Order: sequence, then C-alpha cells, then structure tokens
Amino acid sequence: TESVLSQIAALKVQLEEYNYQYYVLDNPSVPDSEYDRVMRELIALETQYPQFLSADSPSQKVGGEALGSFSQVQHLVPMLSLDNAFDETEFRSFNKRLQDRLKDTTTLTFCCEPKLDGLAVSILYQDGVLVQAATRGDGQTGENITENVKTIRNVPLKLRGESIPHRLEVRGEVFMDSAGFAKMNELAIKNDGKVFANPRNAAAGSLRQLDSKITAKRPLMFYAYGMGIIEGGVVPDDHFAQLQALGDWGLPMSPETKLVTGVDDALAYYQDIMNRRSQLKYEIDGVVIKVNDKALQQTLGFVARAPRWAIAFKFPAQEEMTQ
Ligand SMILES: Cc1ccc(Cn2cc(C(N)=O)ccc2=O)c(C)c1
Repeated sequence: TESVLSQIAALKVQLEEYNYQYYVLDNPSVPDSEYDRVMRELIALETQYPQFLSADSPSQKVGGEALGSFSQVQHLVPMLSLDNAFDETEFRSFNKRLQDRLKDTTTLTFCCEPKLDGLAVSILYQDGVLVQAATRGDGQTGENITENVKTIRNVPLKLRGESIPHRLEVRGEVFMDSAGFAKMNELAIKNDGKVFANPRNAAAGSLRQLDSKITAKRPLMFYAYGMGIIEGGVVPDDHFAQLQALGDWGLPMSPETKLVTGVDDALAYYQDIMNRRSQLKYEIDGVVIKVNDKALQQTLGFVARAPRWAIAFKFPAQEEMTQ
C-alpha cells in the first residue's frame, strides 16, 4: 500500500497546483472536467483507504459535523474598521493629514484595491495548514467559523511554496460573486427556500451556518487583503509585496489590486474602478487606499479603532434598483 500512499500524495499536489493556477493565477492549465476527474480519483482512493485521508486534502471541502454553537476567538492583532472618505475633497484632506503627521510632503506610494461588499475574516495557517478561521466580530473577539471557511472553494487548506511563516494569519473578505448570488436565489425561489436581499447578506448568512455542509453548497469566495499575526518567517516590508507573497503561497486576491504614486493617481484609480463597477463580477462599495510602506504605517499608527494610514474611499449610494 506504499504505492497507494504515494499515489494519493501525488494527486493532492496535482489538485493544489490546479487550484493555484485557477484561483490565484486565473490561468487554469486543465479544463474543469479534467480537474473533476482527478478529484474523483483522489476521493475514490481516500474512500477505499481512509487511513490515508488527511484533513488538509483538497477533497475536504464538503463540510463536516454540524456544531451546536460557535466558540469565540480573540484577535491578538485587532481587526479594525476603516475611516471613510466620500468625495475628492475628503480624500485629499486624508492625504494632507498624512503629510502633516509625517512632516514630509514627498509623494506617497499607495496600494489600492476594490472594497468588496462581504465580510472580513481572519484565517490562521500553522506550518502552512489551515487551523482556524474567525469572523471580525467587534474587532477583538470573533466567532470561530473554521469548518465553514474550509468549504470556500478558493481558500487553500494547505499553503504552497517555500519560506512560509510558522504561524501566518491571513485577513481578507468572504463574499458571494454576483453570478453565484443570482443562481442561489433562483434556486431558493424554486425550493421555497430563503431568498437573500443582497450578496453581502447571503455571504453573512452562509458563513453563520452551524452546519458546514450547508455552507459548502453556497458559492462563497475569498480574497486576501493583508496579514495579522506573523511568526517564524520573513515577510516583505511593504504592503503590495506582502500581498504578492500571499499569492505565491496560494491565496487568491483581487486582480484589481494596484500600486499608485501620489494622490492624483489614487483618485484616477478610484474613478477607473467606479467607471467599471457594473462590469466587476462582485459587488463593491468603494476602494481601499493604503500607504504602501509598512514603516510609514507604523509611524502613522491608528486613531481610536481605525488606522491613520488607510481610508475607505466610498462611492455615492447607487440609486435604488427598481424591481
Ligand atoms: C466540474 C468542475 C470542476 C472544477 C471547477 C472549477 N475549478 C477548475 C479548476 C481547473 N480547471 O483547474 C481548478 C479548481 C476549480 O475549482 C468547476 C467550475 C467545475
């Protein structure tokens, strides 16, 4: 049975690589049918030889036993909210505040990304294996939703690549893309199930299921946007490079993430994303603009519960959809 063990190991590596190409590089090397065939082969062997089934296998995305309740998780690095800017003037005064505090008017480099309309979650990887996931909660204490997050298609159960920190907390947004949301509501109407008002509520409702087998059937996605705890490893000292490291380790993020230089280019980014908002595959309510340099973030720190070094630059409210 040595050969069965190595056969299973090879299939797991192959599927993890397919997931990376499909979800992170957005460039699959095989058709979905081939991915499905290899997955079925793995599941058949794991069923026939359960002694070789491991929790971090790519087949383990179907959910487990239902819980009675959610336990709590303490966020050692608080998960904070963001200050808002609603127009160009407010965004420019954000930039002015930065330069005043840094006593420096050199042009700042900003890391920009769309602000997805989902839920912030924290995912902890221990030696590259997903061991815990939690909601933001009040920023200090969240709910343990590990089993539910494991079922999200593009969340890797095991990281890939080298020099992965011994303990790595990944932060990002769980959301439902517009196509998945429409399909799920269509199904709900047919089966007299619960219809959700919008993708954000649908994602929240799906993550709060005590039965992860229900969550596994919901079209949830995850995009990483930062790190929390980092222990026993070397990570880059600017935000954009940290995001690239997360991508190398197999974590998906918005392909719209971009580095810009100066306040005018940040405004151009905001305008560009707003112009393309209706073409994006998921709902957003603005963009997030962060000072890219980690040392400057440290210097700028936080005010109350929000960082001084980042702002959520929101779009005007969309006119109500007419039914
Ligand atoms: C039947 C089936 C299997 C897989 C997928 C999506 N997908 C494809 C790949 C791939 N092509 O490398 C990798 C992972 C994955 O989740 C769909 C939509 C349908």
